[in-house]
Amino acid sequence: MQGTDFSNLQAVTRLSELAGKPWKLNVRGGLDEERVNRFRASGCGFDLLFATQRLDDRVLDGLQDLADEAGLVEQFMAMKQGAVMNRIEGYESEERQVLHTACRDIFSDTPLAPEATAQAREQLERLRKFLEELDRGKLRNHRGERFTTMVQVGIGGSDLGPRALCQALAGHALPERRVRFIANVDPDDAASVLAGLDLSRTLFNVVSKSGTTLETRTNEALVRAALEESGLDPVHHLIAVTGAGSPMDDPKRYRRTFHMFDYIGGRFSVTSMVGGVVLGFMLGYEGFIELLRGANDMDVLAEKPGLLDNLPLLMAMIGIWNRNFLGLPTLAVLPYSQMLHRFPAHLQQCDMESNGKSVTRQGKSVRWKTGPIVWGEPGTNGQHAFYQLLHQGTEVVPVEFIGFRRSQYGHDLKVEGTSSQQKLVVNMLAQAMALATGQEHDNPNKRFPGNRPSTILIGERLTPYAMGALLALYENRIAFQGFCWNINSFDQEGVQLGKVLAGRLLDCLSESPAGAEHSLERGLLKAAGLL
Ligand SMILES: O=P(O)(O)OC[C@H]1O[C@](O)(CO)[C@@H](O)[C@@H]1O
Repeated sequence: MQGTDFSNLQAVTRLSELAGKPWKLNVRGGLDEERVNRFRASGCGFDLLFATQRLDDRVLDGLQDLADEAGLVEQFMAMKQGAVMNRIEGYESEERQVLHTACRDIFSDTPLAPEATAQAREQLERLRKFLEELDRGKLRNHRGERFTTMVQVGIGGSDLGPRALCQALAGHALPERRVRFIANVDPDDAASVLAGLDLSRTLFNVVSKSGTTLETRTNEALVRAALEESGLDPVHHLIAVTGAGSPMDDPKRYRRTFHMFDYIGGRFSVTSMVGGVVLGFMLGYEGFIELLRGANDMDVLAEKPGLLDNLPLLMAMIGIWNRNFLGLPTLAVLPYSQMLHRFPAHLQQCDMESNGKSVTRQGKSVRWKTGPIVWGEPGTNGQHAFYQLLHQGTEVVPVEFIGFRRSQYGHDLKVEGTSSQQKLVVNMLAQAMALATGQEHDNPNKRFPGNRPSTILIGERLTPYAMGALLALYENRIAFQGFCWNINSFDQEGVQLGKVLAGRLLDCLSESPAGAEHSLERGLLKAAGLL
């Protein structure tokens, strides 16, 4: 039932009983061929193998009941149709629709949120024209040369997703197009990126939904200064993506301005112009549309009521089984794809900023666990780093493996009878098996306890379509979990206090009159040797 506290749902009681004796993977018959074939689901080019989770048919039925009772698909449909999902009843809150899905609901004549999709189409048309001007050489630098580089300046949702996806799809980049990113207010970030560039052939894409973010404002000023120092006019090199009406929404200061809207949260904004401009520059317009097609197909899949037909819902419910019923506090997302090496960082924001909450949508304290701590690095690199703890440490860490049967570049060689891609994928499967089955040994130090849960998500090849589908799979999984926990996944009040306190410390350093009143801050600055 929508808006019901998690702990009051009947399915929760039933699942809690089942959690007393979860499926054992590390015993005879705990994991066999029949189980591998039975616990699997597919959609949008991905197969999800979850035989290596600690669940059986009764748990799966219980999770389906939970999804039904909490009305998760109904809530998802309400979100897609423009309900005001970003709110806390009875308290001041953002009171916004949540319509990132409208940005990719562009393939149908009857989109679910027609006004938002019309706005998305308008922005896409602006993007198409802009990219055409770049392709045809209508939009050039002052010497009449083509732009070869785009640097995105932004942070958080205006950086992580676009950066992760650009890196993931580098093998699909148009020739002579490269992209870079500046995010951190650390001046070394901008300095190191700018040092390697021919500024005269670079466009800077300044991205900030609010148009007020300290890091982005500061880095924009650094970029403008660098352009001026090189004798270049910043207006010819800067473009902007910002919320309509934000302080940055000033076409006189930028060569081109694109808009996003208040119903798109920063961490869910990759498929808006926040990711569209830089991804379109890199992949070309059609490449970006393919990415939107993959995301939209996954959004449509997420409308299906049955867990086994709906990958995002299935992953959400497996996550809830591990988090709330087996009591596991973290989640490792381990892509066996070097191209996805920044994807876990994007998921950290998307998941933890969304579901790192402890009040319900009615403003009451939750009495159940919400979002897990999400982390991860690509395999096989991680195997030579932190997997020791995954296999033999005292914490059990559920894992989501992500892999592809074929590499993106297709440059590979058979060494000792197998290709690098085969070695990569085989290692992923081996890890899932080792975590599940473990190993007995006379020597306790060589014993593997096993019974450690994981899922394997495997696709054919990391294309723009697959990347769009993968992105939406995770976005929707996160939204489903938030609905189930009855929290508002779409605001981020927890980031505000640090910003206010940093502002006070800066008041002290800039010797603004307000700084004199902040004695704790002054004391801290002195102790840190900054004042
Ligand atoms: O796009 P903006 O408004 O610059 O915000 C950047 C990021 O800052 C945050 O508000 C957190 O500080 C994120 O939610 C957001 O993605």
